[in-house]
Amino acid sequence: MATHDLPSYLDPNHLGPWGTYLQQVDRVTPYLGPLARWAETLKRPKRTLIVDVPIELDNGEIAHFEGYRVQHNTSRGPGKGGVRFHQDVTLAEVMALSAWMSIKNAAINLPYGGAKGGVRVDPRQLSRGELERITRRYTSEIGIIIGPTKDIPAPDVNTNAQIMAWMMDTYSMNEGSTATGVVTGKPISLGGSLGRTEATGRGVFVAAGEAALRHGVNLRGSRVSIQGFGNVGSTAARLFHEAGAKVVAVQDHTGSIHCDAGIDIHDLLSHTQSHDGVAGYGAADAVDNADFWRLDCDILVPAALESQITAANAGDIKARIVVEGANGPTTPGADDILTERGVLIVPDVLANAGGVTVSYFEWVQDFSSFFWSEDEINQRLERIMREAFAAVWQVAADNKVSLRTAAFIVACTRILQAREVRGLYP
Ligand SMILES: NC(=O)C1=CN([C@@H]2O[C@H](COP(=O)(O)OP(=O)(O)OC[C@H]3O[C@@H](n4cnc5c(N)ncnc54)[C@H](OP(=O)(O)O)[C@@H]3O)[C@@H](O)[C@H]2O)C=CC1
Ligand SMILES: O=C(O)CCC(=O)C(=O)O
Repeated sequence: MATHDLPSYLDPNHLGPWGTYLQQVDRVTPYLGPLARWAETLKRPKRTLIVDVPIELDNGEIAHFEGYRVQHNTSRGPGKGGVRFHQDVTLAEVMALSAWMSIKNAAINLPYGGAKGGVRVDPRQLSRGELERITRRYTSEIGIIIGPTKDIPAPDVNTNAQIMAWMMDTYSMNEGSTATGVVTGKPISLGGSLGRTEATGRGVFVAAGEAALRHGVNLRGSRVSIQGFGNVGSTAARLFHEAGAKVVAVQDHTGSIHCDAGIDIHDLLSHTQSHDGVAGYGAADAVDNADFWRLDCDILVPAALESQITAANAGDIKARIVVEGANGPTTPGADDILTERGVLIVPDVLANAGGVTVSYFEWVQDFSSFFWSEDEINQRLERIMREAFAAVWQVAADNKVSLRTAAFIVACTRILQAREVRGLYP
């Protein structure tokens, strides 16, 4: 397996996720009052680590992969954010994802800063043994900056509870004591929290309900399109389906499917368990990936990767509400086009905050060695999501800005107040 080509962020013409994030900060700065003098802090990650991850492949070859851990801001608490395994991951992408974690954790008022990690590898090309070796080597390499009170990784794209278990075990072996609090999203047998796997999708569903209520859309009977049928997209799809909404279209890496009468999500889940993805599902029509964005729906949930809704397809979108399950799915240009057309966008830093919220519950449970019931977790999660949504909605109304700028006003104010009161060490 060859090491991958140079990442596209080295091309100065490429407006990637980090460029998107910088524009979002520029848009909020006029609303920060005297705190604006600290705004440059938000444009620089506090700590950036690039690591070489060499492993021996099953065929005896030695392969090298590039890994990253970025701690964007720790003014309000330890770094917190997931780890992504993907062939296209770049340092600039992880910088943006870590920055969105700072904003998200502050917007929802969790006592964390923001961090994110990644390894530039296609996990589908690896055996289970190779995946474990990459995970363990990566964890050892970033072990110098993570820890239960320093920076706490969690799952993201192509990582899951098993990978968190290997990370926890490697960190603990290196430290010489069991440290369950070093990662969240662990298996339940290892101090994981009930409800964490579904938490992000559940939070997306709750945020969609709050938006629908305020934007004149009746969730029951509404038509929903979802891009991404992984952890976030499939859970959200199931909850929409169970609440009486019609999931009319789903897209994943294998293709796009559409059924005007609504897709039976339980049936689709059975299909994806025995196939590569949604492609080939018999009870819906295959549609072209580009046409997915033009399909008629009330609510659109991008739940795959960044920069999927761009100036090129934003004009075609029929939805009245976009609920960002993914991080950074909408470019600033697309944001403007949708907003001008009256489409309500529930931004990622609010809509997908359910995952890190239950990660926080897991971290608290691990520290106290006292575990809550799934009902308690879901109730607390739903309350936090609803209260955060209402607070951001109010700030948007008061300042006549989008929900994204409002979420950034709430978050950046909290982060920069903490920075200011802590002061700078001379
Ligand atoms: N997991 C979590 O708790 C959280 C995740 N998020 C964000 O949600 C998004 C999805 O994450 P998650 O569900 O965990 O990841 P998964 O790896 O579980 O799923 C990713 C999904 O996206 C699909 N996908 C990937 N590339 C494309 C593409 N080019 N076109 C269409 N679909 C594509 C994948 O399809 P296929 O399987 O066919 O490759 C898969 O269905 C990410 O942006 C992540 O950062 C945000 C908050 C928390
Ligand atoms: O659960 C966590 O700590 C982080 C989840 C995450 O990576 C995200 O919200 O994007």
